[in-house]
Amino acid sequence: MHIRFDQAELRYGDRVALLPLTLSLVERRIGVIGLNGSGKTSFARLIAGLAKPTSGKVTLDGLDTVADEQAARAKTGFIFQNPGNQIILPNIREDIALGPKSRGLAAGEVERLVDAALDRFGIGDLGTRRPHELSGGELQLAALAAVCVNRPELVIFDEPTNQLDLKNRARVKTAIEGLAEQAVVISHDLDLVADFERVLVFDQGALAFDGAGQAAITRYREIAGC
Ligand SMILES: Nc1ncnc2c1ncn2[C@@H]1O[C@H](COP(=O)(O)OP(=O)(O)OP(=O)(O)O)[C@@H](O)[C@H]1O
Repeated sequence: MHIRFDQAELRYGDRVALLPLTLSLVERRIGVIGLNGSGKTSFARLIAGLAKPTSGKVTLDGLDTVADEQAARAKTGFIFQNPGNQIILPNIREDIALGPKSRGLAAGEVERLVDAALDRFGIGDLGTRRPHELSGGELQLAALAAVCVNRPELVIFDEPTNQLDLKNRARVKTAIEGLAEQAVVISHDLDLVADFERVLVFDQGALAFDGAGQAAITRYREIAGC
């Protein structure tokens, strides 16, 4: 998918979250790194249509995230920093079924899609669990299944390995690596994006570097001074 920022800016009152940005992205794996408050989540929310640019525009394959809001939003799925909060139904199966049901699919087809989504991320045994009965890594995978069942072209992850132990981190990393969909990954876990084709470094609301993973990490270390 072609993600395009055209002088897109995001402000909250007087506070600038993202300075006017012009950018074109087509890579399969796009990393986003930078200090706290540098604008990473703001950038991702603009892509997903969760925030509207205060000026300029953002388009996905030419669809404007404001003028063509519904069609543009259908192209993306967002895994939030605390994925437990986005699982809203009592158990994982019901939550994954929500999207297919809202598309008016027959019950048998919904069940088939839910099974396929659970299997795809290796969590077939977790379908009847409640969200609070899952580990952080399992929650990431459950949220990912619930997002991917709606067939987005792009999945956006906001710090997917935050607070995960090494085992869960490896599980989530593998799931992201194996994803057929395009992915934008915001992360403070630099190893996660080190091999990505393209990594953006944000600093104080501006794009400070745009290039391959290792070079981006070097630039980020310079900005952080460590
Ligand atoms: N809803 C909001 N209202 C006011 N200011 C906001 C809001 N959301 C973000 N900001 C501000 O915009 C700036 C960028 O925030 P953003 O969340 O995009 O940063 P970030 O790089 O994702 O940070 P972190 O790594 O801490 O998640 C920050 O100064 C933040 O305080």
